[in-house]
Amino acid sequence: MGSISGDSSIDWDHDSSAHEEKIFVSVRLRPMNERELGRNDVSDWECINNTTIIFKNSLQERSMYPAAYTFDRVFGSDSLTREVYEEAAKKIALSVLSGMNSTIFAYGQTSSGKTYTMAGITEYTIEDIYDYIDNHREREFVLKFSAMEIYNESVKDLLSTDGTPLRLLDDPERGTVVEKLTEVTLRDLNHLKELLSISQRQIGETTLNEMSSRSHQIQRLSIDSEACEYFGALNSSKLTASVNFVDLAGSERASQTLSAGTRLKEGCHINRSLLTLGTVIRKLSKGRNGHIPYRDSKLTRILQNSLGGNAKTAIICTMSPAHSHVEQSRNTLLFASCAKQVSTNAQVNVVMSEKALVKQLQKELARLENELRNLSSLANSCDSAAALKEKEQLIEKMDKEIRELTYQRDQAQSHIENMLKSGGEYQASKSWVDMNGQEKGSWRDEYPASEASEIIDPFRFDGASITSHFSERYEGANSRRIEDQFAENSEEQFLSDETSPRLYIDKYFGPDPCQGWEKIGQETSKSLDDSCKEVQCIEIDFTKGNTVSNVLSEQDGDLGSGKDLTSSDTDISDFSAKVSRTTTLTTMTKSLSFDGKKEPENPSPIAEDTQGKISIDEPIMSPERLSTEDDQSSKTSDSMNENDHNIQILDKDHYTKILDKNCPAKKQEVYVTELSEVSHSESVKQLVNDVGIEEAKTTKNFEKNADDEHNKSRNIMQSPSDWFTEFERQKREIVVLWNTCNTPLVHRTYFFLLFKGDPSDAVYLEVELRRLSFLKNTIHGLAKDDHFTQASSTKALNREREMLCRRMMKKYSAKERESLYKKWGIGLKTKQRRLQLCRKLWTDATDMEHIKESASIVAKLIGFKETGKSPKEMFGLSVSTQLANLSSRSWRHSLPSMM
Ligand SMILES: Nc1ncnc2c1ncn2[C@@H]1O[C@H](COP(=O)(O)OP(=O)(O)OP(=O)(O)O)[C@@H](O)[C@H]1O
Repeated sequence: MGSISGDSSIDWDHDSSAHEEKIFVSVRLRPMNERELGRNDVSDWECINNTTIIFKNSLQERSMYPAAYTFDRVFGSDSLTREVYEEAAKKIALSVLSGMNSTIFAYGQTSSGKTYTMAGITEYTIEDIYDYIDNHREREFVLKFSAMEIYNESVKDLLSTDGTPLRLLDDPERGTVVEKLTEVTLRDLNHLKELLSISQRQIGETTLNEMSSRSHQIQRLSIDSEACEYFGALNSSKLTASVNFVDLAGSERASQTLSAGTRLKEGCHINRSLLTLGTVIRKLSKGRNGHIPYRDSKLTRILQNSLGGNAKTAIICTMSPAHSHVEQSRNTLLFASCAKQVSTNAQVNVVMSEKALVKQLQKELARLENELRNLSSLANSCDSAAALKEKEQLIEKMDKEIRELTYQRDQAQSHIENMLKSGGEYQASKSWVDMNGQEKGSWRDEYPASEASEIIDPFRFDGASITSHFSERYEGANSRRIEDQFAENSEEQFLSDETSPRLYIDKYFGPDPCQGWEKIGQETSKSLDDSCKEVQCIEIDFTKGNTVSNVLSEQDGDLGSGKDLTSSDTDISDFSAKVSRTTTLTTMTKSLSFDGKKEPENPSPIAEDTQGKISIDEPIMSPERLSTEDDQSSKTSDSMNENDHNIQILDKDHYTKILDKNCPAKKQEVYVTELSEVSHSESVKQLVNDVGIEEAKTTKNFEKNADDEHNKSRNIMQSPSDWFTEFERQKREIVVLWNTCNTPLVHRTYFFLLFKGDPSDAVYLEVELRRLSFLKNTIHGLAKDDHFTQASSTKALNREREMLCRRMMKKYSAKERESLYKKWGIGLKTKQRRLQLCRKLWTDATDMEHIKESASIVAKLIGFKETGKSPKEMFGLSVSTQLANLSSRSWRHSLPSMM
């Protein structure tokens, strides 16, 4: 038994589109039967290959008819029915399993072997079908069998004992339907075989066939299949199709069959139906144009779907090779040839079962619900998209704000850096003129941190705090490193470096008058950081030689050699002269002799030597000298105790006396004229131009304020008699600024004691006033930042007061302290009386008596008096250095006021 060649032959994907294909036509020759052999009939036909059959006898006949016929397959007399099945029927027959209708015809003359062949093909097919079903348990198959015959143009149900002819009905979908045809659902193969055995049609004995079929028999096996539920719903649709096994009655010649009566009648019907079939085939072979006589016979009407319809069709034409049947054989071959031209359009018949329909509807519902959810999700995503867009806009807005704030921060930082740079240029000129008049680069670039201290100017003290503050906040590590190293090293250098100006002080002025101060600095190095720095930065640039005198030397050209002050002993006097000259130039009031001659009658503390240089005869306006020269000086300090006699403030009369004494009116006029010339000299102008517009801008406020003050001062000081008034005004202003700037008390005391009313003090006043004005402006600019002044300087001040407090016990006796407590309104029994006192020092800038007493106390506490030197003497050179350290820039700042 053959088997279906796997699933390859079955396409479960239900391509329902029609596939046009030709009817498969094959020819089978039966062997010569005994009767034929007995009359020595010859075989006219021979299958020369699988597709070609030739007529091989009479030459005459050969000339009238085709000698060879080609079909899809030809089978010789020795062929087996299985072979015919396998090669000419199986594929088409088993199409029923894939939902396509199919029909296997057996066409041929009577006794040619139609029934013989079809019986075998039906058997093989049903066996293969059941074999296939057995191998495909995933689907459920329902097989139904029906059988009918068309006998004398009547349709009879072969499975019914009732011989009532069946009507043919026309169904719009199914075509011609045999009404009430018995259709038996098969249990199994044997059941089918049983039915096949009983569904026998009318037979009759003819001269050609003892069991001649006198009717057309149609056995129909219908197969419905669908996928089993437990295998899922992949193939939930139901396939329904049927395979028709059609065993036609044999065409016959009445003469040959010698039929008469019933047989003749049967023969007539047979022939008529076969004629119609032939006509249908012929017409179909020529195309579908014109009328197709399906309805001319019940056979063609029932088999309409198989004749050019939607069923796969195979026609097996059987023929006897005997020469005696040559005419019938030719007719068969003619029919076969026509049938070979007919096409059918088979298609898969898919029937939706209710269950499948429900399933499909459920599936469709699920799909629609899914789409609905997708739409809902899409709608939600739209909401999300809107929210996302909103957030993106917010982020963009925030980014914009960040950029704006960053810009503002950078601007602020740039502003601060400019301020610091400006301050730094006051500390150390960005571009200064060296001893040879050559411009040098930035001190930050030129000098390592250890050397940087050498070029720090008087502004270094407070400027250092500011710089440190902002370096910490805004500048990079390198800047902090430099600042920190500077802060750490500078004091140490100041105290121990052999280049310290103190060495020169020792050399030229005897024992270091700052020993006490140095000692204090060593003892309270931490608490006095700020104080030490201030003093340090005053003195430290002394060694640099980058002094105002040098600058003046370069500008003036006739004031000194410009040599390094450390080079020779004579240089110090030269330096001092320059200091005096500088002072004079600045204040325009100093009594000097510019004619190169001494004026013995008016011994001045500053005189020009024989080489035209100016030397210092004695310390300028030392307190001792002041006190001996003018008793009024001591009288002005009546509020001080006896140890404070050297802390005196000169009054106007005292100043006037000194000025008149040292600087006659004529000399003053000469000097003013010379000053004017100097101020307008080309070198000075060039120096002014060197300032640059941008640099001028960065210090615009400072310049404006300072210059305003200076102009005011200059105007007032056009008359020497007004100098003292201006001096006092500036001094009071400085005192107020000290408070504003939280200047360390030591610094205040030092400078306050420095101001003695000598005209040379004017330069100190100016320096300090400018410095404070700068600091005030700077602090004012920083006040909005983080209350720098309160946060930083106030703390330093408190530390300084605590330091001073600790020295109270050592410097003041119990009696003296008690006296101070009473004077300062501090209860004798209150706690921390010393600290209370120190906290009151320098607090009332409007009360000059308070200031004087504060200065006196601080001076005593830090040992100013113990050196035996006056503060001015002690710091005279330092202050000169302070002037000297006025960078070209700071010097230039003073120029506009002189031009
Ligand atoms: N290929 C064959 N090999 C051997 N015997 C065959 C072959 N074909 C037919 N026969 C025999 O020939 C005889 C006639 O065959 P069969 O009845 O099948 O012819 P038929 O075409 O059906 O005739 P009818 O149209 O009259 O019914 C049978 O005895 C059958 O066994």
